[in-house]
Amino acid sequence: MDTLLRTPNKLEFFIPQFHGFERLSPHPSRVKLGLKKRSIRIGSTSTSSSALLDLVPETKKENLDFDLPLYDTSLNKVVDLAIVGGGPAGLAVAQQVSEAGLSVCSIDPSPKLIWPNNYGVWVDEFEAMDLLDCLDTTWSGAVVYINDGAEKDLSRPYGRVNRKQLKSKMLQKCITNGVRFHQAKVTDVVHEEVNSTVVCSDGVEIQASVVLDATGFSRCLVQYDKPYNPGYQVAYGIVAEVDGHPFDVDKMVFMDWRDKHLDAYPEVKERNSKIPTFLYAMPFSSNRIFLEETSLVARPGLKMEDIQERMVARLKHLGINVKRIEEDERCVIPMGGPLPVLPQRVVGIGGTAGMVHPSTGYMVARTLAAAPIVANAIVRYLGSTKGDELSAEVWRDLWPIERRRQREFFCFGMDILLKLDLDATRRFFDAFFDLEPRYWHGFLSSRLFLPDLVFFGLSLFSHASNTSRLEIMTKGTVPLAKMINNLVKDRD
Ligand SMILES: CC(C)=CCC/C(C)=C/C=C/C(C)=C/C=C/C(C)=C/C=C/C=C(C)/C=C/C=C(C)/C=C/C=C(\C)CCC=C(C)C
Repeated sequence: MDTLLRTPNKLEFFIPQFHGFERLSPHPSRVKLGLKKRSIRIGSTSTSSSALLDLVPETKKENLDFDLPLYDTSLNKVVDLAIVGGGPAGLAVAQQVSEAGLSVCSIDPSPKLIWPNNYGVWVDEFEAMDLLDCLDTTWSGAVVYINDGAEKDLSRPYGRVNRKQLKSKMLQKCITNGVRFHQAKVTDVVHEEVNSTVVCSDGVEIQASVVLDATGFSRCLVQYDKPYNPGYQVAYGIVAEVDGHPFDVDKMVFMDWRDKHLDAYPEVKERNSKIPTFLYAMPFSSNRIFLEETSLVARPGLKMEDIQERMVARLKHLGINVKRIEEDERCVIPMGGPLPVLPQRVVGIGGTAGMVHPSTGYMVARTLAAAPIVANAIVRYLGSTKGDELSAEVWRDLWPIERRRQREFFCFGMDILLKLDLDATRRFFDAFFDLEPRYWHGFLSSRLFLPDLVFFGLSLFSHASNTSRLEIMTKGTVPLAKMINNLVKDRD
């Protein structure tokens, strides 16, 4: 992770390791903005929001206390695998490929830095990967507020990822397996028939049989050949010490679509009714809570100031008085859009490989689950093939036809979400969370494939109110035709 000055007033942007390390694209990934105190006005009415943002602390960069074995540049050794980006995806692959006895070099500008951002996952997803010890808080269920007086209890346990523990665990395993680390950015990659050379910002060149791009949305090595037109999830969040809050500490708040807090601010209310935001909250105790105002998906993405404005009004309405902010985060997540060129010489995983769930913006669990697929493919094919052929095999395993079809459906879902205003969104999620758990769990955790997704779609349709059905039909016809067209074109 590296610091990058971009904006005229020299605000410090730095890209989370998990998502990237190179130059920010015009639409960066989950980008965290360092200390910035900004006065927010709600509509024409000034509020105490500037006071809230004044509580944002200086950004702390916390490093793990590890002695990382470094790649010896003097040896000029060709490694089996060079991984660019030391986020969860990169480290998970590093760990698993090195376990099989292959030589791995992990390249990242800040290899010891603890990943920023508060990631939430469904507990069953982490349980399936034997990662329960990497959750620091769990809730027995979640709640969705559709509107005042209409809420859904979701009896599916949820957890917050313990970033420090997850990274420590992975780094420890990498070290034990002999992974070497090189602290730098990557600026280029040059391919020859058999090997590739990764060029680093410090002038070091590392030769490898396979290069894996795990840099998130910066997409610096993986190539795309279609226009990039994603939707954007935008969120502003704080971990805060508060006087109190109205939420049950046994449940996380998955989505709160209520908008009473905007009654006094007609302008903001009007904007919210067209492109709505919801509150996502993880209450750790009665006086410590993570609060994140989130735009699920919009194109173009909502402005961060707009989101903060809505959040401040919401907290005020909920009577949440923030005493101290431990950390804040600003997230911009591209969703959907085209897949990278398949196949291509550099292999990818995570955001760079199109693995964000296009309908939800979630990625951590899906990426971690894909790491063994990529690792196994590299280990399996390295003995028998090389160069372009080897990379093609890895891409095939990462994006088999059924996963590509699944993603098409998720993009279809995103295209509908993009067109829903607040009322339609409420009706849509009212039906969605009434589905049988296997459907909504499976949809959110990418466990449903095309045949099941058709039944899922029909079931959603049958649970929807008449108004919502009409909305799905009118707003979904063009995206449905687009999906069918893409499915027909993409046949293996
Ligand atoms: C970084 C951090 C920390 C953060 C970030 C931010 C946040 C907080 C975020 C959050 C998020 C969330 C919570 C999300 C969630 C999401 C969801 C729930 C989603 C869902 C979605 C769904 C969908 C899209 C669905 C779809 C469906 C459909 C498309 C259907 C259709 C149907 C029809 C058309 C009928 C017929 C059918 C057939 C196809 C057959």
